[in-house]
This record gives sequence, structure tokens and C-alpha cells, in this order.
Amino acid sequence: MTKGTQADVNPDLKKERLKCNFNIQEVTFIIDGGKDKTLQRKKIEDVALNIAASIDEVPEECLNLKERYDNAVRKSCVYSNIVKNELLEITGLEALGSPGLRRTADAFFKDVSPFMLHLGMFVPTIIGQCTPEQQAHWLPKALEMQIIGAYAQTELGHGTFIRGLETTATYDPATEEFVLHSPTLTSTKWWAGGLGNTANHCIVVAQLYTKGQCHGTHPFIVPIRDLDTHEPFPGVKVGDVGIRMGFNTADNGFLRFNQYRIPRENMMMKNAKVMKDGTYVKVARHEKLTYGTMVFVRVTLVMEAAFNLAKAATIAVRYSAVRRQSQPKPGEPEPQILDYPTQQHKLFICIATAHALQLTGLWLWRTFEAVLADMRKGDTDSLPELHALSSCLKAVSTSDSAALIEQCRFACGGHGYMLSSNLPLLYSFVTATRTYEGDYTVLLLQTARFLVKAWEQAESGKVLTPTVAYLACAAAKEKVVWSDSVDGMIRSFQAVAAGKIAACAENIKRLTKTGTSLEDAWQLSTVRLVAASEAHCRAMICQAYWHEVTRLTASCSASVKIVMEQLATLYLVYWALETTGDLLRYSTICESELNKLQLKYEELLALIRPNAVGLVDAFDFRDEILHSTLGAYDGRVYERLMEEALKSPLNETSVQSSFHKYIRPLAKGKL
Ligand SMILES: CCCCCCCCCCCCCC(=O)SCCNC(=O)CCNC(=O)[C@H](O)C(C)(C)COP(=O)(O)OP(=O)(O)OC[C@H]1O[C@@H](n2cnc3c(N)ncnc32)[C@H](O)[C@@H]1OP(=O)(O)O
Ligand SMILES: Cc1cc2nc3c(=O)[nH]c(=O)nc-3n(C[C@H](O)[C@H](O)[C@H](O)COP(=O)(O)OP(=O)(O)OC[C@H]3O[C@@H](n4cnc5c(N)ncnc54)[C@H](O)[C@@H]3O)c2cc1C
Repeated sequence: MTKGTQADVNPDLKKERLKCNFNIQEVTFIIDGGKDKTLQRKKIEDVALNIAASIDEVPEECLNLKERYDNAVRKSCVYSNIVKNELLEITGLEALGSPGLRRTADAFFKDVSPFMLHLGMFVPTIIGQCTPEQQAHWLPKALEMQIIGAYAQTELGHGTFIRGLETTATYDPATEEFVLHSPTLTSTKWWAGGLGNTANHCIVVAQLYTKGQCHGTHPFIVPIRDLDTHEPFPGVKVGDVGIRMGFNTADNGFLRFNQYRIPRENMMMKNAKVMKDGTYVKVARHEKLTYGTMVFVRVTLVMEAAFNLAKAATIAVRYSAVRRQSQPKPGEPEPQILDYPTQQHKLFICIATAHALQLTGLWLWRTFEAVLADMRKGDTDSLPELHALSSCLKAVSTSDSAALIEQCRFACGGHGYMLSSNLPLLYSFVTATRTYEGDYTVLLLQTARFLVKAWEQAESGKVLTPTVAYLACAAAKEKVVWSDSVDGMIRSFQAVAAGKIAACAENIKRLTKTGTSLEDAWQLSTVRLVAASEAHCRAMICQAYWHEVTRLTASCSASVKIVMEQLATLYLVYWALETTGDLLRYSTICESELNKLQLKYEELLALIRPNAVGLVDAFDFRDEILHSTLGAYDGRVYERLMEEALKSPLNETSVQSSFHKYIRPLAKGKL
């Protein structure tokens, strides 16, 4: 954070900080994943943010589309040099996935870097899908930025259904090349970030044909532009997909091939190979290992959702401490809007959800690393559970984060609608995460497949994997008695999930018994399957969040333990109240217990209130990263709004030329 002098700080914010009764730094360490991680992040920020401070002469939003793109490329090059020459020295290759790097990127780009997919997907796919020899060839070039890559999987006609992709890669043994082709309009690659004008290489996911047989989709590394002239190669047609809701500096592109040839070695061959004579050899022990990059990105998106929500919560809570409005008690001063329980209801769940997603995200990351370690030993048994876990957590975290960021904007009233608050841009960026890397509904249905199978295993008394172990109690018809203790609430959320999964399985069984095909029975059950999957995911987040809070605060000061537990309890109670219908159906909760729960919720809001600003300070965002007139550390909201307004190009002259061209002639009847 940029603290400035105490004298500059808004007096209400100053008082809030004095009220805070826990050690902010201890909470920062928990959120970052440990003291060492915080120190490393701060080191990275110190190096990168000095440069970022002077990177934009004109506010990004005042530039036209083309200028914004050029400016984003300029900044991406400056930033890449910092990463390459300074930041990677701090942490080594590990820095690529470090929170410090993610945070400092936001100081450079209010929107998105056209290089984001280079580091976000191109490099990870080289690491995940190439043989060691291929990695030795491509990785240094990519890390040195000698080549810039994109990830082109989605086509105009298909995004979700990967097996339906139409681009073909046909092996020609005579020349030992693959021939890439886009046979239809709908086979045009569409959406890839960085592809339109920036990338000179691209990972292309295409249907592989060899010896006249199709072997399904496989990834290829494809040079698409000349490294010197940057002109597209003959046989390649590439461009920008047009203006989008957000991501307008991300350079999302389209790509078509006309019988375009690449060497055989450009097939990414870790999981499958095509030999010189065209023989296809499967290496991987699991059918879906070519989907590995998507699983990796889904895992990282859970913490990405937490990060963006934490930014929005910081902006809205600080603003709510500064903003005063209305006069509920005659003759008394207008209260800070943060004192209204309805405002606390809008905002404290945002802080709690940012914690829940961050701690669940860290736990998921460790699970991912453990599965990778198993797979290196040839054991893919835990992959289905990881796919089910990462699918639903990606879906629910991105959806919750987008909805709550919009809630933060509502909580800031009219000023939240200003671009300079940064809430609109944050929302347009995050709402895309609900769609990309697997649409919300589609991913929940993937988890549902796993859950229905797990239910069948539970019913037949088989041992269940850890994340679905709770199904055993439901299958054994054990009644869950409601209790508002933390463990009691988690058990009840699990009972809701189990009840919904059981009802889906029951419905599918009923339909198939009466002659409906399994596919149709599944489709007819999908509305409930999505709801069951979401309930499972919510129960899992509640359990992981509480477990992590207990574990991580075991050696903390008492006040930190208290405030972290208050937030986690608030999260559980909030979701119990949001899902009362489900609890009434699947647990023993009754009306008096619901009333008690509502009171508990209101008490928690009051308990958290004095620590609200301290809690968002603990996210430790420097002003250069927040980019917000409403959320800066010093709370000089009105001064900053005025300063930004004066930067508008419409304030450069007191009279616009349009007055003389149109308004005056209109008034004079001469138009
Ligand atoms: C610096 C800033 C950083 C910011 C963040 C990073 C930036 C990133 C920015 C990103 C920008 C955006 C970038 C982008 O957007 S890149 C494009 C992303 N695209 C997608 O995500 C497409 C989504 N679609 C799919 O993933 C598949 O088509 C699905 C999964 C829907 C179906 O597929 P398919 O039709 O082939 O399969 P099936 O349904 O017949 O199921 C058959 C079986 O396969 C199992 N199965 C399926 N999948 C997996 C899996 N993965 N691991 C293990 N197993 C898997 C499945 O459970 C089932 O098992 P069973 O039930 O039969 O036992
Ligand atoms: C900002 C942004 C950046 C992107 N970047 C990239 C990139 O770099 N590279 C890349 O390859 N792609 C990229 N994408 C594409 C993205 O991955 C796809 O848009 C996403 O996977 C969804 O696929 P779709 O667009 O085909 O949606 P569709 O699948 O057509 O979805 C439309 C609707 O149909 C529903 N639906 C579809 N199938 C089913 C089903 N089986 N059952 C029930 N409902 C279903 C969905 O729930 C949704 O409501 C990007 C997209 C965006 C928005």
C-alpha cells in the first residue's frame, strides 16, 4: 500500500485503523501462504512498481482502441524485461506462478496484457505437453521472449465440445510434415488471447489424421508469423475478433489455415507420438491428459477469483468508511455508510469469500501438485477426482467472485459506476472467467458425472475418495441433526449435497427403468445435477476453508484467530441462510433454529465491523495495483474523483467544436 503521511489520510479511515484489534501482518501472511511468500511478494513489488508508477502518461481509458493496444504492447515489453532480467532472479522459474508477479502485472495493465496467454497458457502447455527434448528446444525461446505464443483451441463453431473441433492436422509421411487445414468457416480458431496481432507462434489444437485414421484432438506448436517482418506466413490468415465487453487490450484473435505445413516435430509429443512412417503411438496412460493445461489453469483460477474479489472488497470497504450518507437519527451527524447493517451484509461476505477462495485455492494447488507427483510415477488414479474438484471449484469461485464484485460496485453507489473506481473494469474482466477455460454449467456437469458414480459406489459400500467420503453416511441413511456449530453446519451442507446427488441418481434410475435411454435420462436430470454439483462444491469450500483457518491460526495470536474464525463462521452462516429451503428439506433445521441463525449472522456483522478496514488492509494492495479513486489507502476519495475528472479529454477546452458544428446551427434553425 502507498501510505503517504498520516496527515494526508482521511480522518474516518484513520479512526478505523485505530479501532482494528488484530495484527494485520499476521493475516497478510496467512493469505499469502506464509511469511516467506509475503516477503518475496513485497520484494517483487518494490522492484516492479517503481517503474510501473510512471508507465502511463495518459489514462488507458482515454485512448482509442488502436492506441490502447499499442500502449499495452509497449507496456508488455517493458514488463517482460523486468520479469526476465530482475524478477526471475528473485525466485527462479517459480516466479512465473507467484502471486507477486500476478499482482505487479496489475500495476502495469488496468485491462489485460496481450502477453498474458503467453505466460498463462503457451509456456505451461510447453511444460505439460512436450517431451524433454521438445521442451529444451521451445522453452528457452519462450522464456527469453524470442517467440511469443498463444493457445488456440476454441473455434467459431465449438468451444465447450473439444471433440467437435474441426481444424485438421493430417500427417504426410513423404515430407514428414503435418498439413494444417481449416475446412469450414466454423473451424476458424476464435478467441485466443494474444493471437490477433501479437503472437508469432501458437499452440493449435487439431484433429490428428494419420494413415487415413482420425485419432482425436492433439496440440501442435505452429509458427504463424515471420519472426523478422511479423507478416503472417502464406497459408495463414490471422486477425482480431472485434470489440469485446472487456479484454480489449488482450488481442483475442482468429486464425485460419489453408493446407499449411509444419514439421512432424511440432506435434507436442509427451502424451502421444506420430512416428516418421505415420504410425500413431499412444504414450499417456489416461485418455484426457492432453486436456492438462486446462486443468492447470482451472486450478489457478480459484486464487485468481479470490485475488480480484479482494481488490473489489478493499475498494468498497475503504470507500464505505469514508462515505457518509443520510440521517437515520434526527440531529445527529450522517453516519459512515459502513455502519449500516445492510452495507455490512453486502461487503463482509466479500471479505469472507475472498478468504474462503484463497485458502481453498491454496489447498487445491497442493492437491494438484500431489496428483502431478503421482502422475510422474505413472499413477493416474487420482486424476478423475482432481478433474471433478477443479471443475466445480473453477465454476463456483469465478461465478461467486463476479457476482460479489458487482455487489461491491452497487455498494459504492454512483461513484462505483465511474471507470476510475476500477470496479467496472474489474467486473468485465472477472465475469469472463465464468465462461473461459470451461463454461460454468458445463464444468458443474463434469463434476456431476463424478458425483453420480461416487453415489453408486457409496450405495454399494465401496471405499470413497476423500472429497466425497461424506456420501457414505447418507448412503447408510444416517440422519443429520441440525446444529449451528461449525461442524454441525458443515455436516448439514454435506447432507444437502448428498440428498441432491441421491435424488439425481434416483431420477436417472427411474427414467431408465421406464425405457428412457441413459443419455436422455441424464439430460432430463441436468438442472438438478448442476444444483447438486454446486451444493457439493459449497460444502467442500466450507470444509476446506474452516479446516485451513483452524490449521493456519493454530500458532497465531488470539485476536487473529478470533477474527479469522468470525469471518469463516460468517461465510457458513451466510450460506446456510441463503439455502434455507435446502436445509429444511435435507436436515432437521426448524423455524426457531433459522431465527437463531439470523440473529447469529447479525451479531457476526457487528463483531466484524470494527475490524473491517483492518481486514481489507491485510490484503495489502498497493495503490498502484488497485488503480482506484475510491479505494486508495489514504481515502482521499473526493479529491481523487475531481483530479480524474479533470483529466477527461472533454475538459481540455471549455467549448467543444460540436457546439459550433451542430448545436448552434440547430438553435439558429440552420442545420
Ligand atoms: C498473469 C495473469 C494470470 C491469470 C490466470 C491465467 C490466465 C489464463 C487465461 C485463460 C484465458 C482463457 C483460455 C481458454 O479459454 S482455453 C479454452 C478452454 N476450453 C475449455 O475449457 C473447453 C471446455 N471443455 C472441456 O474441457 C471438454 O470438452 C469437456 C470436459 C466438457 C468434455 O470433454 P469430452 O467430450 O472429451 O469428455 P466427456 O464429457 O465425454 O467425458 C469423458 C470422460 O473424460 C473425463 N474428463 C474430461 N475432461 C477431463 C480432464 N481434463 N481430466 C480428466 N478427465 C477428464 C470426464 O470426467 C469423463 O469421465 P467419465 O465420467 O467417463 O469417467
Ligand atoms: C475473454 C475470453 C478469452 C478467451 N480466451 C481463449 C483462448 O485464449 N484460447 C481459447 O482456445 N479459447 C479462449 N476462449 C474461449 C472459451 O474457452 C470458450 O468461450 C468457453 O470454453 C465456452 O465455450 P463456447 O464459447 O463454445 O460456449 P458454448 O459451449 O457455445 O456455450 C453456450 C451456452 O451453451 C451451454 N452449453 C454448452 N454445452 C452444453 C452442454 N453439454 N450441456 C449444457 N449446456 C451446455 C453453456 O452452458 C452456455 O450457456 C476465451 C473466451 C473468452 C470470453
